[in-house]
Amino acid sequence: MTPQVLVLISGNGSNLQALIDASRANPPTLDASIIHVISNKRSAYGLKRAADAGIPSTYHNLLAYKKKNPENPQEARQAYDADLAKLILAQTPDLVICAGWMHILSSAALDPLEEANVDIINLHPALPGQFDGANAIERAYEAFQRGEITKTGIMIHYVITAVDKGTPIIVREIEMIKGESLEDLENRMHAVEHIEIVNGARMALGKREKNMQTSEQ
Ligand SMILES: Nc1nc2c(c(=O)[nH]1)N[C@@H](CN(C=O)c1ccc(C(=O)N[C@@H](CCC(=O)O)C(=O)O)cc1)CN2
Ligand SMILES: NCC(=O)N[C@@H]1O[C@H](COP(=O)([O-])[O-])[C@@H](O)[C@H]1O
Repeated sequence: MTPQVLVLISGNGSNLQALIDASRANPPTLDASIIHVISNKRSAYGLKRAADAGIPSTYHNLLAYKKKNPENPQEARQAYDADLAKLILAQTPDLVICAGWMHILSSAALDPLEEANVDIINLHPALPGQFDGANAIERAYEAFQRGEITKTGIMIHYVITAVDKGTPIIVREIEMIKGESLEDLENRMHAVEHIEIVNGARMALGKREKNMQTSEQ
């Protein structure tokens, strides 16, 4: 059966589009079916990309949880994450890909996925341990201007509760260019992302298949 992939997004969805295009190429460069997209932002353009591709999507709204429990935002976030895991597992994916998903996932989201043996990977626009967290490209750009670094990169990694600390699957270094604008650096990095997110998905699915065959022996 063709592996089923669920993608988490928050914005433009250009990496989601790369996954859709790879899975629908003739012949496919990614042997998988993108079965569902979940966004934490109603305005995410990636939701339109999913609709245009005929892929079902869900807008999972954190604000509703915070309004229901204004006294305890931490509890609200836990409930949000627990329901996110239920939304994901209801689609029975083989792999979940964070493609610009801009929420830190707590154990309330990750533990049910682990228990269900569903792998989750993330695309992060920095080298391991370099600029963990949000706004990594801008932070790398500023560090380069200060003469602190000469290169940045992108990685595809497994997701654990420690943000951007999961085992890397792919790491690609990207040289920085003196005088280059932030926008030009971002464009160069996105071009690399669109290639490596497909390669990372393929590698994660391949590893999963191998592990399942080994456990069946
Ligand atoms: N538990 C994990 N959750 C997530 C990981 C991870 O490795 N472990 N990767 C991230 C993606 N990401 C970087 O790659 C990242 C995204 C967002 C943030 C962040 O600080 N988000 C803020 C809210 C930002 C917003 O809503 O605009 C937050 O969650 O409070 C850090 C890292 C996906 N999640
Ligand atoms: N920390 C996670 C993070 O910063 N992810 C970044 O969000 C962008 C999503 O673009 P897209 O919505 O066009 O795919 C990508 O640049 C990705 O590396």
